[in-house]
Amino acid sequence: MTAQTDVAVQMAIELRGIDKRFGAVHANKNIDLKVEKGTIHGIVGENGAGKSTLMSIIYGFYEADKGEILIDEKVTKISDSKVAIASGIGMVHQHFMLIQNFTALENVILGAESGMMLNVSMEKARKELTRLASEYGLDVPLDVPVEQLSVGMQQRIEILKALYRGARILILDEPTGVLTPQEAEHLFKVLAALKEQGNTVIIITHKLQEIMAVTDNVSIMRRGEMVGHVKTAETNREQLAELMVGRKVLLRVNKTEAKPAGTLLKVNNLSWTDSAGVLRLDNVNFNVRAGEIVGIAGVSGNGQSELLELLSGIKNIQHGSIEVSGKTLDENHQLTPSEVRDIGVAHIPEDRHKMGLVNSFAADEAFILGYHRNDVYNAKLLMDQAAIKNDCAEKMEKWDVRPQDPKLKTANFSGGNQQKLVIAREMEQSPDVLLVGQPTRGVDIGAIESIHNRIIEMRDAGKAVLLVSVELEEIMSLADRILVMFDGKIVGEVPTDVANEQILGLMMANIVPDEVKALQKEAHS
Ligand SMILES: Nc1ncnc2c1ncn2[C@@H]1O[C@H](COP(=O)(O)OP(=O)(O)OP(=O)(O)O)[C@@H](O)[C@H]1O
Repeated sequence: MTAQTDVAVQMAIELRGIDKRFGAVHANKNIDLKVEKGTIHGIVGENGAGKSTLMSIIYGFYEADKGEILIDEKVTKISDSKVAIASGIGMVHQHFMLIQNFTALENVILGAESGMMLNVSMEKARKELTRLASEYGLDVPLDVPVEQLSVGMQQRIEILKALYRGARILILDEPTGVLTPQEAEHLFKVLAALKEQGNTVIIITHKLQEIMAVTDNVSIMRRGEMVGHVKTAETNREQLAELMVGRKVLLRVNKTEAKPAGTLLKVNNLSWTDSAGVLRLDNVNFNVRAGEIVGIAGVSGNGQSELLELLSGIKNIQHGSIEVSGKTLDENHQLTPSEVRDIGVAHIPEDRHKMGLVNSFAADEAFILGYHRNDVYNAKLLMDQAAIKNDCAEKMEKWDVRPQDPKLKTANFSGGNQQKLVIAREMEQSPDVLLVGQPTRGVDIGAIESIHNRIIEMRDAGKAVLLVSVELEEIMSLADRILVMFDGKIVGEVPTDVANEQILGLMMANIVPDEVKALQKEAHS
């Protein structure tokens, strides 16, 4: 590891002794950091290490208890985000801050201009945005409500918004968590163009291959401390993982051959049309046997979410049927989500904020969501608060949720720890069928290792696991069989020994390669 260089390079940002506590949580401990101008600087660290807090301090969202911030080598007191923006800092959060029914243009101009000048400003903004878009590869339709745009497009609008406000230092918190591989690839080109023009980028990500591919320097945080700074060219994924977690991390999944038994979940001719009349699922058929993990690969938005929601009882069945735990569910025989849980199906939803958690609940309350009727949580007429808290504390320790405080509000856990809460809750029910959507989104490398091991343990205990993930590496390393979805259809099954990123990538775009066609023919003959 090299110390950060002190030769006369210009620093875009320097932090000296930044310290921040939230009650008992010491989120940032005496942090020093230097970010060179015109570079892409990665920040890595386990969930809850303090990365987002540190970036929020730079962006004026939180004020540090102690320490100094230097922007362009001048001490700057960043009392709020307005000061940060005026100092040339822009931030793209994990969860976008756009107003969904406003257009890109309206979102960009919002807060920047008002009143009589609005029309003039609109036209000025349009011109400027068109210029920025072509300079950095950030093309977006400016006049369409953002809710109609893909996540990747919405992210581009966030970047444009920051640049429009004069950002020269751009902070991106987990920018690829919700992007498809193609969108991520495009984002990296945008970042390279920004750097080329002398801008500075700070990127927080758990994906070490991204750090290796796009950054110049990396800083590593662990439990609130800055534990190292390295030049990307002088490190590798294994070293970064070890620095982050404080122990060696296996970057591959270790699993034995599956020994599947009887079918536990069967989907027959399932079709589903949304309220706008769009066919989201088109005659889907597959089964999942006890003791196997079936992976569904696909670019998000191709029916995977609807499939999980139908299987978990959130959406009503319209056509076709689902056979699970000895029951056949169809148009006339529907179950509510809680009845689906009662027959042994657990669901880890794709979006923990919309479906997995209630942000204002304490962790122990979040931990019994959907399972609050279980005997262990109830004492006569009232809920047994002590039992609920103790049970949560026990599971938090087992799943290494940090901080281990059952009374902390769900919103105040870091993203990855919120995910661990949901996963622990669902897996601890020991269901027969486990529906898993994007289990490791925003989760650090040590936790990914443990979540993957738990999924394999469930499989080996004879459970049926249906895994939906946009991470091809995750699908390829966990699944025993891989199905690919495109436009609401299963376009094919790829045996795991044949699957690679190229084949799956093609099928995700509805191009079935010859080798897979041959296998499909063989299977049908
Ligand atoms: N507003 C808050 N109130 C109380 N605790 C908080 C608050 N914000 C963050 N924390 C705590 O501070 C610690 C650092 O959280 P932070 O979000 O900075 O971590 P992170 O490294 O960004 O994690 P992740 O990778 O999971 O997003 C965590 O223990 C978190 O629970």
